[in-house]
Amino acid sequence: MTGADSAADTADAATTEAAPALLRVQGLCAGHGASTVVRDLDLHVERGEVVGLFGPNGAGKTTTLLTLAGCLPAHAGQIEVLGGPVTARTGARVLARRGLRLVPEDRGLFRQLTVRENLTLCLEQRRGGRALIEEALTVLPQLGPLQSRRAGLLSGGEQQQLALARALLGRPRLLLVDEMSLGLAPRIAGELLRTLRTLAVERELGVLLVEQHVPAALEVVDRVYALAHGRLVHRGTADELRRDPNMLQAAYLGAD
Ligand SMILES: Nc1ncnc2c1ncn2[C@@H]1O[C@H](COP(=O)(O)OP(=O)(O)OP(=O)(O)O)[C@@H](O)[C@H]1O
Repeated sequence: MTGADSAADTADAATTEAAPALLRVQGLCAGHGASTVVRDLDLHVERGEVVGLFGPNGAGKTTTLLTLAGCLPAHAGQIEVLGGPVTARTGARVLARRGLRLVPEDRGLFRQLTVRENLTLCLEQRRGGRALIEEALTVLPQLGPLQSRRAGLLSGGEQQQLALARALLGRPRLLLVDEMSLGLAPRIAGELLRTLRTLAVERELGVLLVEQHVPAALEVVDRVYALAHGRLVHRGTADELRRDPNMLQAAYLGAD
């Protein structure tokens, strides 16, 4: 593995003694059916942190997020989410109740329904639903005037905002975000990434962010893990990555 392991190890030691991590993963192997694509992955996310999960196409980033969100069973290893273990029987619903939300790569919207209906559907008749929607619209104010528009007619950036607004309705404590900037203009992508940063700081959310636009993501992440061919090839702080072009290349390309 490349990268600043010593700094990352120090961070690991420090966090062991502090409050429990929002997410702690040890020796994770994950994949699809019998095919294992992620091997021996260790990572953690603390309160108030935005952590990048980088790597080239096919490295296993989405597979990792789906496994952490309870959508795929782990093949091996330990996952602890928000104080509890994740086993083969822990479904996505249980993890959602603990406070985990996944913002999937395909955005997971009901394209024929309006913005408001997409938000209301998420609430499952939860009490105080209207207030939760208003709260989410405060974070993403550009959605306010678009509430009666069908989700399928929104721009890419607006759709991504709606996907994030839906995730925020449950007042999550841990967000897993897959390729938020996919297909978006750099300015729009940058705004969304900064919104994640603000949420992490102001609400002490933990965010694990899969992102291909590494320079944009480096503006908002605290630490980084990079995968290649399903294995961890780099971990370190965002500062270290910005200073070292070789490390940056490892994060981009998964070069060992
Ligand atoms: N449903 C599936 N069934 C079988 N194999 C899959 C499935 N989904 C993904 N894979 C394979 O798992 C490997 C990792 O894919 P994954 O989508 O996790 O990578 P990624 O790093 O997120 O890539 P990208 O940046 O292109 O989205 C790839 O070889 C892919 O073909």
